[in-house]
Amino acid sequence: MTNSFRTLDDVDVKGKRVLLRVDLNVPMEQGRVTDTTRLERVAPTITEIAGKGGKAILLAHFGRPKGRDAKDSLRPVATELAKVLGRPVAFADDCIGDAAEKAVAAMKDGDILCLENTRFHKEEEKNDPAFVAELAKLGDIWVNDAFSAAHRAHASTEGLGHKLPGYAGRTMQAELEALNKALEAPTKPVIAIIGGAKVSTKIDLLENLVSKVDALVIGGGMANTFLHAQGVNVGKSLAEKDLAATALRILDKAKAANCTIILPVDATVAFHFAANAPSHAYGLDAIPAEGMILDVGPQSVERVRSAIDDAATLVWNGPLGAFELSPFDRGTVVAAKHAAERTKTGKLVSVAGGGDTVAALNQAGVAGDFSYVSTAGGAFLEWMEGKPLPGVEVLRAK
Ligand SMILES: Nc1ncnc2c1ncn2[C@@H]1O[C@H](COP(=O)(O)OP(=O)(O)OP(=O)(O)O)[C@@H](O)[C@H]1O
Ligand SMILES: O=C(O)[C@H](O)COP(=O)(O)O
Repeated sequence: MTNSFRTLDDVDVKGKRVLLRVDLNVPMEQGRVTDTTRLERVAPTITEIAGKGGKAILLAHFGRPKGRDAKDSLRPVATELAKVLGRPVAFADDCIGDAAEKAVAAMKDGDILCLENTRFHKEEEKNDPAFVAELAKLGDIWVNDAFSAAHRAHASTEGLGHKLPGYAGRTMQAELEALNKALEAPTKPVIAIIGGAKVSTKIDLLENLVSKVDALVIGGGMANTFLHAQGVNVGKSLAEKDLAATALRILDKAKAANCTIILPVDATVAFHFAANAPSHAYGLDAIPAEGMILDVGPQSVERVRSAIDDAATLVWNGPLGAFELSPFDRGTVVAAKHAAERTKTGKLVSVAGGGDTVAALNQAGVAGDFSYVSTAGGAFLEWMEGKPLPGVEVLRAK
C-alpha cells in the first residue's frame, strides 16, 4: 500500500523549502504540554530534512479555534518541540502573509521554523484555493507527516498536495505500515473501545465500525450521549443530546450486525469538573440532576475487563473518563493495565490511538506494552473503517 507513495527517499531536499505538515495537536494543561508523544513521533522526519540541508517549515493546527485565539497558539508547543529535537525551532506569528514570508526568507539550509496555527484562518478547514496558494508560496515541496490529521481534507493536510510535489514523511509511512501489519487480518473476536469527548466528529464512524468488530465498548462523553438516547438522565454530563437519533440508529445497526454493545451500567459522578472533586458511584436510574459523569462506575469497569478477556484483538480510541483528573482516570487505567497484561502474555493484539488516549496509556505506564500505539485517533478509526483518507490519497503517486 505504502509503495505507491513518493517518500523522502525520492527527493533531494538540500536547499529546498520543505513545507512539512505535522500534527502538533498535543494535550496541554495551563499552557504546558502534558504528553510529548506526537512531538517525538514527528522528530525523525524533521531531523532528517534539516540534516540533509532542507529548510523545514512546519505547518500544523492546534485545537479547534474560531479565528485567532491566543490560547490556541502553537508557540508553547514549538518551544517544547525544540526541547525534544535538541535544536532551535524559530516561530512565525502567522502561517501566511508578511510574518511567514519574512521568517521563511531568513532561513538557512538546515533551519527549522514553525508557523502559527493554520486554523487561525477559517480558510484552512474550507481547503480554500486562495489560502492554499498563499501557503504554497512558502515552499518548494510539501511533505505530509500528519497521519493523525489525514482524515481532514484541509488546506495544509490535502490542498497543498495539488499545488506542490508531495511526499510522505517517515511517521506517515511508519503508521500505515504498522497499522497494516497489526490489523490487516485481525484475529477474532475483535473488540473496540471508543470513548473520549469528540462525540459529533466520531459518532458516525461507529455506524460502520459495528459491522467490523464483534463487540464495542462505549465510554466517556460518547457513552453519555448513548445513555441519554436510551432515556437515562445524565445530569450535567458531557453529552451531545442532539445526536440521540444517531445513537439509536447505531444500536440498531449493531444488533443487525451481531455486534455486542457494552455501555456503562453505573457511573462515577462528581459535582465539579476538578481533580479530587468529591464523587460517588451511582446506578443509571439515580444520576443526580446537578451531577456530571466523569468516569465509568466500578461495575462497568469489571464489564470492560471481562470484554477484554473475551477478545483476541483490541482497538481503542478515547479514554473512558476524564482521565486527566484523578480519580476519574480509574476506568481508563484499569482497562489499560488489563489490556497490557493480556498483550504481554500473547493472548491479545492491542492497538490504541489518539492524542489523549496515548497520554492516558502513558499515565497508566503501559503504552510500551501495547502491540502498537498510533498517534492517530479519528484518522485511525476512519482507516479502520476502510475509508480513504484525503491526506493519504493525495500522496499516491500520479
Ligand atoms: N465523562 C467525561 N466527561 C468529560 N470529558 C471526558 C469524559 N470522558 C472522556 N473525556 C475527555 O475526552 C478527552 C479525549 O477525547 P478525544 O476524543 O479527543 O480522544 P483522543 O484520544 O485525543 O482522540 P483524537 O486524537 O481523535 O483527538 C479527554 O480530554 C477526556 O478528559
Ligand atoms: O487530534 C487529532 O485527532 C487530530 O489532530 C485532528 O484534530 P481534529 O479532530 O480537531 O481535526
